[in-house]
Amino acid sequence: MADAKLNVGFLGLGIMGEAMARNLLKSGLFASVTVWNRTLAKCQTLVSEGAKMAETPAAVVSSCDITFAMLADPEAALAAVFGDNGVLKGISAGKGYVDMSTVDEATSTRIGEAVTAAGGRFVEGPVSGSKKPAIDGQLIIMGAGDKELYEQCQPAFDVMGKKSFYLGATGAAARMKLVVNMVMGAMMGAFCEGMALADKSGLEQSALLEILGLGAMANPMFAMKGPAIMARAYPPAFPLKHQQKDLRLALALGDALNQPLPVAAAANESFKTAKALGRGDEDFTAVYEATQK
Ligand SMILES: NC(=O)C1=CN([C@@H]2O[C@H](COP(=O)(O)OP(=O)(O)OC[C@H]3O[C@@H](n4cnc5c(N)ncnc54)[C@H](OP(=O)(O)O)[C@@H]3O)[C@@H](O)[C@H]2O)C=CC1
Ligand SMILES: O=CCCC(=O)O
Repeated sequence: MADAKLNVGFLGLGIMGEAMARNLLKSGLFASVTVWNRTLAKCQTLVSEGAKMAETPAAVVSSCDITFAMLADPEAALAAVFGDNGVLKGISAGKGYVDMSTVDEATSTRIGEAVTAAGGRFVEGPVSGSKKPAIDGQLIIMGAGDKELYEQCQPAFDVMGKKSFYLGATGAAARMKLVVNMVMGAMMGAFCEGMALADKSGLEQSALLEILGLGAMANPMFAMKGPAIMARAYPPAFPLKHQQKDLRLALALGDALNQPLPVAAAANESFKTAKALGRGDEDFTAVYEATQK
């Protein structure tokens, strides 16, 4: 990819997409980086840094060799592809489409089949790592689908992430990402309950954090998010509405496979409660507020 100086596109400039597209732009590996966002005004910052802008997903795809997407949820991913002036209107033989959004397997498969039927190539590439890893180019990328396209994207993945995994046929990366985020949501739910119980029982939350941090449960997420919970301030890195979407999709996967997931189901209820409290656009740490009702 790097040698040929391809033209690449990027759809979706939210918390993650803007940082990822910026890293592609800054790398200098590509002849051009063309961006699109549903709210077009959000393209302006990257345009001022050297990106091109297109007014529709179709216009991005038709002017690029490979287009990446980082969109909110299945509805957004499908709208960008199947909507008026969507990706399908710009796809032609050999073009690559790489959807890095966190979606379920059925959504990814539907997109992959449509792109392939139009002569294009498809990879799903959801990521672990949040706002800061996206800015730092330190994401963990889970890839599946067209192996040749995955390999062609390796220089781009190396710019956006610290490690990428090829997991097999389309659907495998979508499933892996949902499993990973199901574990994360359950961990965050349990952590917030522990913080709430510590507080209510007269213990210092800072002491709980330190004790957890010294033992076998030490992990970067508790260390990083604990102080925000203590301050009850939740500027979004990973919006709570997206964590709840991931739990919902993971539970649907469990239902389809008859896999009991009682812990994740309980965590999902806490995230639903926090969302109903109006915390959906805050960081997923705001699930702590569900413990304070
Ligand atoms: N934030 C994080 O830490 C991580 C997020 N993810 C996943 O990455 C994806 C993006 O997350 P993030 O950047 O945080 O989300 P944001 O909410 O910040 O951005 C969402 C993006 O999707 C666009 N969008 C929403 N609905 C539609 C629609 N119907 N049609 C077209 N575009 C739409 C938004 O456009 P507009 O600006 O117009 O609203 C925006 O560009 C999600 O799938 C999320 O689960 C994965 C790893 C980490
Ligand atoms: O999907 C979001 C994941 C956030 C993270 O991995 O820290």
